[in-house]
Amino acid sequence: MRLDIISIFPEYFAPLDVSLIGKARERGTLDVRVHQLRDWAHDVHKTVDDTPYGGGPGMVMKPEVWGEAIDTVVGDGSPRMIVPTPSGRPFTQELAQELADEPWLLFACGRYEGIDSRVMDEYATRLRVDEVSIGDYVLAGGEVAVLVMVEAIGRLLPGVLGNAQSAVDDSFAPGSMQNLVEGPVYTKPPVWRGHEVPPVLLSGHHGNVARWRRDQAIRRTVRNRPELARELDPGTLDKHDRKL
Ligand SMILES: NCc1ccc(-c2ccccc2)nc1
Repeated sequence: MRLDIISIFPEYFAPLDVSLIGKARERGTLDVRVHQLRDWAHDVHKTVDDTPYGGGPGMVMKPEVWGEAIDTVVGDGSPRMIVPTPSGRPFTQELAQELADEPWLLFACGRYEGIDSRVMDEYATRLRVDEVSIGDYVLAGGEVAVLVMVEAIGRLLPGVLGNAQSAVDDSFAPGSMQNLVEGPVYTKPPVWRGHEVPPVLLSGHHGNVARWRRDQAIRRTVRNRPELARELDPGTLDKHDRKL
């Protein structure tokens, strides 16, 4: 997969040189290219923003600069364009999987009050353009959201996760734990500062372990994510105290 990222803060993406993503880049599984938007601003100050039409606070990113940048990066290709915004469609595990199947993604990182809307309109005429939100809070720009999405997408690519960490058991991946949050996890020692590991996990009885883990995941989902718990099959909750 090829990933292009355009931003006025390319240094935000240094973390993509390390860990899972860094190794995937070394292996050639991922081809990540980060671009400095200001390279396409031609005035002496390399201006990328201006005051908003209609008035109001803050600044808006100029369409001309973004147009030249995206034209250069895209050429005659057709990447899927992702624009992180507070007002976008929710980023979910399902969307992460959908994007992990794409051969080429282009992330446009806005700053200030955002990118002139005509940029998304212009490229929607020839590319798939998605405005995507990673949550209902406002950041100072799209860069951190891109880091979140690249990690969630990258770990789903073949060969990125070692055998030890399978994405299959993810709480939101298809399967028996789908739509449940993760339950508690434990490792050695069996007793730590008087806290014992739940005995079932030391029993070696895989069926009981699986049932206990699902039960714990359901309890935690009901407690922490009631909106997810309401979506679970009624049978899932029949033996769990809905109020917990
Ligand atoms: N969904 C989180 C999110 C994503 C992007 C932005 C953002 C803020 C300023 C300018 C451009 C994008 N804020 C929040």
